[in-house]
Amino acid sequence: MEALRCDRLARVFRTKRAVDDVSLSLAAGDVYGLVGRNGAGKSTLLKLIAGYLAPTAGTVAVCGEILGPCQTSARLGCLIEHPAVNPGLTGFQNVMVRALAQGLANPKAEVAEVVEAVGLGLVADKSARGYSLGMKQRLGLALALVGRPDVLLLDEPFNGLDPEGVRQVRCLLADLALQRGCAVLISSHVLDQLERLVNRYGVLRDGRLAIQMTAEEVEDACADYLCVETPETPRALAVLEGAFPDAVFTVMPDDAIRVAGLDAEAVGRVLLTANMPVSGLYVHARDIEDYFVDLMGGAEVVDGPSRYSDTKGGGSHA
Ligand SMILES: Nc1ncnc2c1ncn2[C@@H]1O[C@H](COP(=O)(O)OP(=O)(O)OP(=O)(O)O)[C@@H](O)[C@H]1O
Repeated sequence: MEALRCDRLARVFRTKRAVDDVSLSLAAGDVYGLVGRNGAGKSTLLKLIAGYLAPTAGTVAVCGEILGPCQTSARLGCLIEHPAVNPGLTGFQNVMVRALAQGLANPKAEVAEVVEAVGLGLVADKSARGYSLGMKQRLGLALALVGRPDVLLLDEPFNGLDPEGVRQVRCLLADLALQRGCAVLISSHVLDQLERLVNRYGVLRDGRLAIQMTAEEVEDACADYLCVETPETPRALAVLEGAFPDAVFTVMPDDAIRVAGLDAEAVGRVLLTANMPVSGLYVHARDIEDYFVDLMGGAEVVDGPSRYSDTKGGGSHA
């Protein structure tokens, strides 16, 4: 059964389609990274799923149960924008209030566990009024985690955390997904953290889920490759395939030849020996940030991972 499913979810603010026909699903244990420029619709999508906002169209189902507009589910834990923290209570008490509202059987033990897990142990008995931004963020995460939700919705969970906090939260989330099968939908601009955590990505662009990809597809798309440019592509390809029978060469739409795992010098030597005119020979490597910046903003969807689909299997377009 899917842990989370959104079908054709949309939200219009006056004339602005903040979320436009978004369908996605998460299985238990999935960690799904939602990326997009400022204003792409990430927070609005999370709020629709959490039941904080009513959708203009579409449905949300959590663990198979379709939720009504603005209906929340006890199986959902959310950290979206500023957590609702009572400054007059300690961190522990704040989480305890949530645990009691959920009717947990053993609230004290569970609250102690989540407070410890998010790294608030040392300040749990201090008033939340004096909490730093990072401590508030940890408290928000504890509030989301109490009750052992099956699905976690996290909007920028690394905000305000120091490097140790970022690592702690990342490890905690990975553990929840792996050990407990929690499905995590996480929106973040911190791509290098997402990269270490998620197994799937969705790119939101102007409210639409433009591209969905697995982490492997992103990794492949960002991998180093060698690019050969020549005015005689078919002949060069035949020469290269003869010289490197185990390599997989791909001819791109602009007639450039791409190959991964070969040494540029060796390729250059083979082409030279065959008297092949070469106008370009270079190693191309992309970092994930460059890659997503392109996907988030730039060209049309077809310019995304489908460019790589002949070699890598590409991404699926929602
Ligand atoms: N309550 C609202 N009323 C009107 N417009 C809204 C409202 N909430 C969001 N929007 C608009 O919807 C669009 C999507 O906003 P949203 O906050 O979901 O984007 P985001 O991807 O989370 O951005 P960021 O990365 O900056 O947090 C924006 O154009 C925003 O101005």
